Amino acid sequence: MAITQLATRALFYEVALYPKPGLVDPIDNGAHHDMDLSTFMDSATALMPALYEFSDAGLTYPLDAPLPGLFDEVRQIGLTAEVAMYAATNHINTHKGAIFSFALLCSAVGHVLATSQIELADWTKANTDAVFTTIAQMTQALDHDFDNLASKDKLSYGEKLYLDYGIKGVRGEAAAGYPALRDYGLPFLRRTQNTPRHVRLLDLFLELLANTTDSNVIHRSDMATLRRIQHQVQALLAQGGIAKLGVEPMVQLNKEFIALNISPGGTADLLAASVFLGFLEKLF
Ligand SMILES: CC(C)(COP(=O)(O)OP(=O)(O)OC[C@H]1O[C@@H](n2cnc3c(N)ncnc32)[C@H](O[C@H]2O[C@H](COP(=O)(O)OP(=O)(O)OP(=O)(O)O)[C@@H](O)[C@H]2O)[C@@H]1O)[C@@H](O)C(=O)NCCC(=O)NCCS
Ligand SMILES: Nc1ncnc2[nH]cnc12
Repeated sequence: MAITQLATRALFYEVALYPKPGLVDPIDNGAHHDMDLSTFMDSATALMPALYEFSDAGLTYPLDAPLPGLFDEVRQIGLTAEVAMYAATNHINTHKGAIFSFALLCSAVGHVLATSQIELADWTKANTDAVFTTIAQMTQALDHDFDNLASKDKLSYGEKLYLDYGIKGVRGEAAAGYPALRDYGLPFLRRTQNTPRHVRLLDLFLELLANTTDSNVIHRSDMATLRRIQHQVQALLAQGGIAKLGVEPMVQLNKEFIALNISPGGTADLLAASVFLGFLEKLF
């Protein structure tokens, strides 16, 4: 149950953070017209049973069995979770990517707890690193999702981006063991423990946006727009980020993203995932 609570809390931290460029938060709905804060609260709450099942699958998976089998198990749970999400949101996609990432994270956390025989209270960075390795092993065969796409009738945004640009989106992140979290999100949280929480979360958001190929930004605009935004965000970080500049650059980015109709939903999920792992490592 503890894993479920931390994952749910992380999803709430994400949507409660203001101002997030182009995204839903308590003050505005960013570039969205069909959802608001309550849609996300309804969705996150509806996902709790699945979050529990993901972690339970990891805790109880046979220790010597091949890890792709655990991925097959949680993907099935993920499909049921998507149905629960759409039922709770009146058919709006709030957390489809988050379901995928939290399926991997919660089950990998469960599996690492089982294999290392520790309690959640004793979680360390080494355990977080083991989660990333576990996920990479679980998703070894994920590239097969991209087989035979040319003959498929209906393609998801991620599948279209793969055909058009060779971009692997969230599947590529997972198969590489979440480098956005491993190399940026968690190191950022580890080195900013004395920064006030709100500012820290805003700079964490910028750090992730600058270093992730967010497929949501590309599908509503193009690759050149994503790269331009990332340069802009790198420049803010190089000047000391929100901790130094104050919140105004983030308010401006929000206006700009709304005008361009872009919404970095992948970055929002990675923020929630960083916070979740940060809770485990007691970085908050
Ligand atoms: C693998 C699936 C997630 C399939 O999804 P898809 O083929 O579309 O793959 P991607 O485009 O690669 O990504 C899907 C979602 O993942 C999030 N995301 C994007 N980039 C990254 C990244 N670099 N790292 C991590 N995560 C990333 C993102 O999800 C969030 O945004 C969504 C909301 O966006 P929004 O713009 O509001 O709404 P849309 O409907 O997308 O667009 P509009 O029409 O409004 O313009 C929300 O989902 C957030 O969570 C990407 O969207 C997975 O679903 C899958 O495996 N599918 C097969 C069936 C299955 O097995 N399901 C069970 C899975 S456990
Ligand atoms: N806060 C948010 N707003 C819009 N899309 C999202 N996807 C994940 N979190 C989101």
